Amino acid sequence: MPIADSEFILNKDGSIYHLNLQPDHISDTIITVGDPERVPLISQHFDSLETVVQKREFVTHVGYYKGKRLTVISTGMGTDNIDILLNELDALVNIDFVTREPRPLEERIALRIVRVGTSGALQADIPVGSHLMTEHAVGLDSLMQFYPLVETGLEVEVASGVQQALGLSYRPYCVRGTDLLREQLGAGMVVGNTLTCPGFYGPQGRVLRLDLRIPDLIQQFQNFRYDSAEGEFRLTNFEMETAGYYALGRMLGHEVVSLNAIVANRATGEFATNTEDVVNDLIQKTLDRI
Ligand SMILES: O=P(O)(O)O[C@H]1O[C@H](CO)[C@@H](O)[C@H]1O
Ligand SMILES: O=c1cc[nH]c(=O)[nH]1
Repeated sequence: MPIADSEFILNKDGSIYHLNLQPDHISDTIITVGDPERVPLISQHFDSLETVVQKREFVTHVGYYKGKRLTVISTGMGTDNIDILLNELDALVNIDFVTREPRPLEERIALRIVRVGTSGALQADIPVGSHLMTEHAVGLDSLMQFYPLVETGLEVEVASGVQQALGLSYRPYCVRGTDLLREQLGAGMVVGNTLTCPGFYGPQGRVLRLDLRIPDLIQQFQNFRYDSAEGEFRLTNFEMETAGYYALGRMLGHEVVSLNAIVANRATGEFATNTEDVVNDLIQKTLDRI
C-alpha cells in the first residue's frame, strides 16, 4: 500500500518535506551537526562540493573528501528535530519515492550517521577541550513515549534508576549505541554515557532567573551510579540530541555514533575560551577516520 500524501510528504520538486532532499542527493555516510554554521566548517575540507540545499535549520552539503562521498547536515537543537532528521533520511533510502512504498527488507540500506556536537561535561575528570564518544545515551526527553523502543534489561534498569533519582513522573529511555562506528572513530576519545536533555537551562540545571524544581539536579546527575556486570555506569556529559539518534537509529536499523566536543564543565564551572578549536579538532579527527 502506498503511504498517504499526509504522512510521507513530498515537495513539488519531489524532495522530502523538511530536509528538501531527493534520494540521489545523499551519501550512505552522513555527518550531522546542530549548528547550521558548522556545515561549511566541515565541507570546506571537501575536494569538491556537488549539492548545497537549505530549508529552515536543515542545511545540507554533499561532496567528496579524499575520494569518499560525504553528506553534512545541520539539525538545529533538540530531539524533536532528530525525529524529523532520522525519519526523513530513512525515507530517502528505504522508501520508494515513485511507488511510495517501503522497500523490501533485502533492499534496505543502513546509513552510517556521525553526530559531531558540542556538550557539557558533568564530571570533574572530563576536562573542557576533550572529545567524548557516547556509549550509552539516556533520554530525558519525551520522544520515546511515542515509539515502541525495545531496551535491554540493563538499559531499562539505568533509565529506571535515573527516574527514581530525579523523582520524575515518567521513565526516561536508555540506548547503547552500535559498535561499528565507535570502533572506527573513537580511538583516544573518552568513552561516556550521555544524558540528552529537553532544554539547555532548567533541564541541564542552569539557573539564570528561574529556580529549578529539582534544586540539586546537577549533583543528582553527577552522583548517579549503576553497578552492572560490565562495571560501574555513571553519566558523563549532557547535550540535547544523542539519545534521540541512538533510539531512532536502533529502530530504523542505521549505524549511529555521537562524538562530543566538551565545551563546558559543570563540576568546575568552566566554559571553553576556544570552542572553535575544540570543535575544529573533532571535525578533523572525524574526517580523517571516516
Ligand atoms: O552543538 P550542537 O550540535 O548544537 O549540540 C549542543 O549544543 C546545543 C546547545 O547549545 C544543543 O543542540 C546541544 O546538543
Ligand atoms: O553545557 C552544554 C554545552 C553544550 N551543549 C549543551 O547542551 N550543554
